[in-house]
Amino acid sequence: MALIETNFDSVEALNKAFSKDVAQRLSQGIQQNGRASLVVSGGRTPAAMFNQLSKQPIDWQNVDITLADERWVDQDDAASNEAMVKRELLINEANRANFYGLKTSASDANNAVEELNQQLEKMRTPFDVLILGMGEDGHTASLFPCSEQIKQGLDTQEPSDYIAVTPTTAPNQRMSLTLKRLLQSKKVFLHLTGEAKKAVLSEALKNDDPLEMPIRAVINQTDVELMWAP
Ligand SMILES: O=C(O)[C@H](O)[C@@H](O)[C@H](O)[C@H](O)COP(=O)(O)O
Repeated sequence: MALIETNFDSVEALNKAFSKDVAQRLSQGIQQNGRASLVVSGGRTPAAMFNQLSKQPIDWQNVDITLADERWVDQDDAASNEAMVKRELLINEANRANFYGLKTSASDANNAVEELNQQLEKMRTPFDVLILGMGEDGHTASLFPCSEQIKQGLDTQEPSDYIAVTPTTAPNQRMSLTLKRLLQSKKVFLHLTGEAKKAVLSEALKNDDPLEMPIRAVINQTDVELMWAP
C-alpha cells in the first residue's frame, strides 16, 4: 500500500483542487449507486476546505455525510466537531446533504457504541470518500496512541464499527470509527497543512509500529493520498 503525495503551493490552491476532487468522486458515487457517502474529520484543518466543498454543484440530497470521530461534548461546546461541520460544510449547496452525527445523549460514549453501529448501517459501504487528519502525536480519527483503547481500535478483527476512546494527552472522551471501518473506503485522503504536520508524517513513514503512531496503520493497509500545503 502506498502514500501518494499531492503538494500545493498554498492552502487556497489546495482547498480549490481538493473540494473539486471530492465533489467529483461523490457525483460518480451517486451516478453508480444512487447515493454517495462522505466521512470527514474534525479539528481545525478542514474548515476552509469544507466551505469550498459546500459550494460545489452536485446532487447533495443524495449524499450522506458523517464524522470519522467526535469529541464527547455538546454542540454548544467549541470542541464539537458536529457544530463545526454544520457551520462550515452543511451550508450553501451542501445544506441539502444528509448528516449523521455521532454525539448522543449518553453521558459515557461507551453507552452509545451500539446505537451508532446501527446508525452506520444506513450509509453506503464502502465509503466513497474518507478524509482523515492527523495530530502531532500521529493519531488519526480519535485513535490516540496514548489511550488504553488503542489496541482494540487498531485491531482489524474488531467487530465494532465504533470505539469510545479516552485520550490521556488530549481533552474529552471521544467516539471514533475503528481502523477496520476506516479502511472500508474507496478513497482515503490525508489532509494536512503546515511544515510541522509534514515533519510528523515523515517521522511516521520511518518506522512501522502503529501503536506508536496510529496513522501508520492506515498508510500500511490502504492507499492514501496526502493533500498538503504549507
Ligand atoms: O476530532 C479530531 O480531533 C480529529 O478528527 C482529529 O483526528 C484531527 O483530524 C487531528 O487531531 C488534527 O487536528 P487539527 O486539524 O486541529 O490539527
